[in-house]
Amino acid sequence: MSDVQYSLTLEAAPPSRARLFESLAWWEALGWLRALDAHFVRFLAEHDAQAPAEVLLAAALASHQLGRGHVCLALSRALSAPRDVLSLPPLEENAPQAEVPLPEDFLQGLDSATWAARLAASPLVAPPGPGTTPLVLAGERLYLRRYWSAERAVATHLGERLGRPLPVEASLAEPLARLFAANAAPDDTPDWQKVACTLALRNRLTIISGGPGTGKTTTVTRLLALLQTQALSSAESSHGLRIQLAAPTGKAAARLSESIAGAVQGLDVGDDVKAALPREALTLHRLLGARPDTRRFRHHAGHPLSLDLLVVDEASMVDLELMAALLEAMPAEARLILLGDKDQLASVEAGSVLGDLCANALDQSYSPHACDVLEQLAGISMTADAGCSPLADHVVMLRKSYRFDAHSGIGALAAATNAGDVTAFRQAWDAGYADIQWLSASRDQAAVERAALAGYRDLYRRIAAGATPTEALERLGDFQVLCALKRGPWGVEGLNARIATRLWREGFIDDHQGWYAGRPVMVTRNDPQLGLYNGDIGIVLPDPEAQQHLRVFFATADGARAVLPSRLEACETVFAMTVHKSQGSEFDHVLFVLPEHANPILTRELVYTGITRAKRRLTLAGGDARVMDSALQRRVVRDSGFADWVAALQQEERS
Ligand SMILES: Nc1ncnc2c1ncn2[C@@H]1O[C@H](COP(=O)(O)OP(=O)(O)OP(=O)(O)O)[C@@H](O)[C@H]1O
Repeated sequence: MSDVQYSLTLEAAPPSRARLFESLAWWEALGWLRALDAHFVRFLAEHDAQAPAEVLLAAALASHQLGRGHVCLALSRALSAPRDVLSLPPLEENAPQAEVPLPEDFLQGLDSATWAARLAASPLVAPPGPGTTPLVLAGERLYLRRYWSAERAVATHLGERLGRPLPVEASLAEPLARLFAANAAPDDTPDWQKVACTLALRNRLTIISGGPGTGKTTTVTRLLALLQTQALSSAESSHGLRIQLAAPTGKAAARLSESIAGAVQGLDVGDDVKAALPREALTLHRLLGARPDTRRFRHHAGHPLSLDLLVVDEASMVDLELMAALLEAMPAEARLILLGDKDQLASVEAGSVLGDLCANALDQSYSPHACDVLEQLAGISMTADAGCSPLADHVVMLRKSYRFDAHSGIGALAAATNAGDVTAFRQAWDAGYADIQWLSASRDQAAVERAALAGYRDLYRRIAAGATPTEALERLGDFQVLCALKRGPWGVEGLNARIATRLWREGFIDDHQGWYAGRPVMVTRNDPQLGLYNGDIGIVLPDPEAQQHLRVFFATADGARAVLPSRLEACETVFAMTVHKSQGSEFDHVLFVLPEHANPILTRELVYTGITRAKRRLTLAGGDARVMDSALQRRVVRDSGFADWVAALQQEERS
């Protein structure tokens, strides 16, 4: 296709549909646009033979933006910085040499008001409200109807959970004090864990955000103990609360189960209360009842979940549609507690609900009623803000990491990254922390491969020595290579191939292509029939119970589970994985590989997420300091109307 010559006449006349379709074909063939996006536009064009090119282009771009995490197409942003906002051609790639038309060629001379007016006049587009048009235009945001509906559902359901504080029994003051006694802070800073727990006692919706090891699980476990204590002593419900734990991926659910079980053991409460606390988390898909071949879940508004309280961990990974499905299936009176890290990358799919909800979490102030409860129940004095947002009392940010102390380089790098503080980031490298290492890999791919091999050697020695699938799965968390990019020599695709080849050459694996023993894989699409979900990680090994035939083993609560390789329809090798895919997982040692040159894909959120996947040791392999400087200064922006809804809530009380 590259030798096809393309010429465009950029005269003032409206761009023709024919030219647009030619361009869409180019973009699709070059992998810039998903086939899905191009199909969608063809479908619209069939339904409206008169649809002007700029309407069809807007539809293609709205669909394309969904694939990049945006809920809608923001017309003015797209017009002001098309390359950055649309990533078409992809930001990861250098600008193409060929004379390929770009979206901006079609947008020249168009302003957002004119574009919006042409969209509004199209029968394919309707204003917000019930309807059947495939597209919805809200102000200057163009949505696919499905996503506009999801966004609206999330705002409506969350809105219904704000305010209306629940009664809190004064008798909880004593167990609350006991559970948090060891927290007594040496300085004047509030005990944010206790604040979170106390506010959650009165809320139907609570959002607890915090970085790694800030005690989200610890806090929520204490909260569950208090609520269960209250329920068990109540005359009306002596059977206690029906509590459910969930997380977006299997890996995250397994981690939550493990840490909750540990936290329950350490609770200073009676055995009856401990016995009434859950230990096992489900994936959200399993909780909601995912069904093969349909996006609809078994639980929905007409058949709600049977529970009184739901805790969702890793909520930053929950995309807009899943959040809408979850909120619709929640009984109106049940409590919902979302745990997550607002500073992490948002979900792979469209939306950034947790991040938007926590936009003001760092300097949150609380209502007079919430401050009264904090004072009376927890003995915590805070200055009330009568004009605070209705959302304020529902959001708490935990700030002290119990994992990364003052001697932790990982903690120092994570804090500097979050603050976008380039100087502090550099100082962390000069401070001599033992847990971080900079591998200056500029132009030295072999050094990165050697570091990867050193990290994986122990696992493959154990496998060679006959480790069981369960043992191998446990060791998978010891080391992981993470990449910022997918493509190129410093991306996942290149590194995966090179690491596999090296392991093969050194005799650690018998093959490096197809299905071979030792191949680590990640599931990339939900398969409810198999009980496997996007993000689940397994390893290929000979199955002692199937004449040593190769199987893919996945960790479950009951040990390793074997799956026939041929049944895995969508999976990829993960000696190296992208930071996006690593969300919800943590590893003892992470080798984080950055590209050689600055790249707009690199953002503060991506670097923070990559760094904080490491629990004990981080090796950063990267070009030069400038790559990091530009990354720390770039923030992720996700277009949606939800952030505006949150902002409007902030204004609501003040006006
Ligand atoms: N107030 C506290 N005092 C002492 N140790 C604490 C406190 N809170 C949490 N910890 C400890 O810090 C560690 C991390 O806590 P926890 O697992 O609750 O954090 P988290 O925010 O859920 O972590 P993750 O990022 O892994 O999800 C645990 O070992 C826990 O026991």
